[in-house]
Amino acid sequence: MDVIAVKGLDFSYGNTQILKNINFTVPEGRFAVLLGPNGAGKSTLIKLMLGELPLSGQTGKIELLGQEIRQFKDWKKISYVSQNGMASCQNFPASVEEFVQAGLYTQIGKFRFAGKREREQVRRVLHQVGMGDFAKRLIGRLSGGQQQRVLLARALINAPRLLLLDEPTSGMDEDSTTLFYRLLYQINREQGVTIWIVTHDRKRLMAYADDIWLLEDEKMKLVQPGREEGEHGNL
Ligand SMILES: Nc1ncnc2c1ncn2[C@@H]1O[C@H](COP(=O)(O)OP(=O)(O)OP(=O)(O)O)[C@@H](O)[C@H]1O
Repeated sequence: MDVIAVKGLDFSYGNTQILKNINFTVPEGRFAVLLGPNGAGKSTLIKLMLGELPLSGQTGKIELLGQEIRQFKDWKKISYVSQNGMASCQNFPASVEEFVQAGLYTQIGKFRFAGKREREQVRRVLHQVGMGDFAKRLIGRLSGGQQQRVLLARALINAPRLLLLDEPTSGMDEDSTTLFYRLLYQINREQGVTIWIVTHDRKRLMAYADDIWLLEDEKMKLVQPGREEGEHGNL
């Protein structure tokens, strides 16, 4: 099954065309990377996939998990990690576990407190991203790399089938970046979560990616078609 299917997609901001007849698919379980020069439209494409920008008229279509995005309702199955996603939360007086738990609110309802099961889910995802010991820390007191791992934990709390990431390691040092990519790879290979990541970091992500796409001059090209299991070497 294709988790993402984009067919004949055009998009313009006013009179400026950004995307022209974009076609691509991402089958379930792939680790797919999107490269492209600054201003090529990579973030725009992600916003369209998240329904944050309207698709108007006859502009092609986007399907997620086999459903046209205009009718899509399964948003809990899609998670998103943005670049410096906690920049606006630096003075937010929430602990790491409270922040991750907030990702569950759609599930537990506004007026229900998290019970044992929900707290266990939070503990599990924090442990998974190596932030188990930081549960009680204020999110504003973490390093940039730690904050992005907490965002990743929150993105995982509802067990998504697709994880969209927009330059999630920007500003991180080498070690934090490598750790972050390894986590993504683990999530992809062990839990089967499909990954679609926008990045400029082609060199390092090549080792993890199945498919590498390039968005350039309004068009999408597959520059490294899918590799098979066992071709990734030692990560
Ligand atoms: N809301 C907007 N209104 C008008 N133009 C916009 C808007 N958002 C982005 N653009 C323009 O659309 C083009 C594509 O932007 P986008 O952010 O999607 O590119 P990108 O490939 O993600 O770039 P980068 O690698 O620099 O993040 C750019 O020329 C940008 O200036």
